[in-house]
Amino acid sequence: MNKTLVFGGSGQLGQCLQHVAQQRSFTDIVFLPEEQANILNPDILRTTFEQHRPAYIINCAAYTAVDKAEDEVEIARKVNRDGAENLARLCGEFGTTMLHISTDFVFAGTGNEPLLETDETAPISVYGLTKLEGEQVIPAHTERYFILRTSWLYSEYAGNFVKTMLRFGKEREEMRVIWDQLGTPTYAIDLAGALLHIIESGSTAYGLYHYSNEGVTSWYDFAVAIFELGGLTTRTVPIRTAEYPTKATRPAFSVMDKTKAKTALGLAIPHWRTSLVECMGRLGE
Ligand SMILES: NC(=O)C1=CN([C@@H]2O[C@H](COP(=O)(O)OP(=O)(O)OC[C@H]3O[C@@H](n4cnc5c(N)ncnc54)[C@H](OP(=O)(O)O)[C@@H]3O)[C@@H](O)[C@H]2O)C=CC1
Ligand SMILES: Cc1cn([C@H]2C[C@H](O)[C@@H](COP(=O)(O)OP(=O)(O)O[C@H]3O[C@@H](C)C(=O)[C@@H](O)[C@H]3O)O2)c(=O)[nH]c1=O
Repeated sequence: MNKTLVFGGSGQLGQCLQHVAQQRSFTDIVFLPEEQANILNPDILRTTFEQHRPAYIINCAAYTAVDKAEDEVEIARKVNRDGAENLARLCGEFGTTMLHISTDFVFAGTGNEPLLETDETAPISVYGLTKLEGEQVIPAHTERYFILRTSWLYSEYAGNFVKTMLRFGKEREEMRVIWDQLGTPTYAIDLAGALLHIIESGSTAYGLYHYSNEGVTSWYDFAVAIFELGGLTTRTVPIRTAEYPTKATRPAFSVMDKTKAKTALGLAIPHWRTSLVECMGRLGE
């Protein structure tokens, strides 16, 4: 009844979904093999929709290399905008509800108040821009969509900031980490749970939502917590963004207000540190 297809199932969030679906005995979910899941191939996608006739799809597929995207605009746009549009078009045609993931990087990050879904977007990177374009093409094809903007995803799966810090922390005596970019980490396991909750609840409160863990931190404070919980004595030096040049510019402030997700979708959201403790426990197992 809730047959769900997952695109991008081998990425970080996709793997978290596999884990959570198994834990919850959510069995009516298909993690498509790569040859049936290329979101850039409309013919393959149509065959996949015809074969499965899904009630829901979850699009975890994306181009997520933030710095590389500055040089690979075309491919980033293809995956993040055109891929989302290909899926949305089929969702409209097949009456499928689309769950799609976007990012805090759609914001410029120049403010200092928690960002609402209605706040102005103004991406400052190619990744952020192409993700915003992806958000914007979906409503043209279907009314049945949930777009969840999330931020600073990490988990025990794939590559992410937590795993990078643990690796470098073991190899190096000192880490220099930016403290003037503020946001909220999100345990991808929590996000996966939220996505399945939306499906299980049968919600029709379609629309755009913010979803991260609760609280606010900087990358520096996040790194300090990771080292502390990981039992590492790595010296952590707070630096400014200017002291850590990167190809893409990141928002200085991208803390999102989750009131809408909590009230309209009934989501219970853990504090970032609580979830980090959980993830570190699993990484240590
Ligand atoms: N990671 C983060 O910090 C954040 C991520 N997000 C968003 O969350 C979502 C999930 O991110 P995350 O799991 O971390 O990302 P990953 O990069 O770990 O996973 C993305 C997946 O998409 C797949 N993919 C790329 N191109 C295509 C394609 N044409 N067709 C099908 N699959 C494709 C990739 O496959 P392959 O590896 O083979 O290319 C990969 O498995 C994305 O929408 C991302 O923008 C939002 C905020 C923060
Ligand atoms: C490795 C490292 C990073 N940093 C900084 C750089 C950057 O500002 C921040 C995070 O760096 P990363 O490259 O790990 O993460 P980054 O790719 O910027 O993460 C982003 O990914 C995309 C997909 C999103 O949608 C965003 O929400 C966000 O999670 O930490 C340091 O200051 N010192 C370090 O040693």
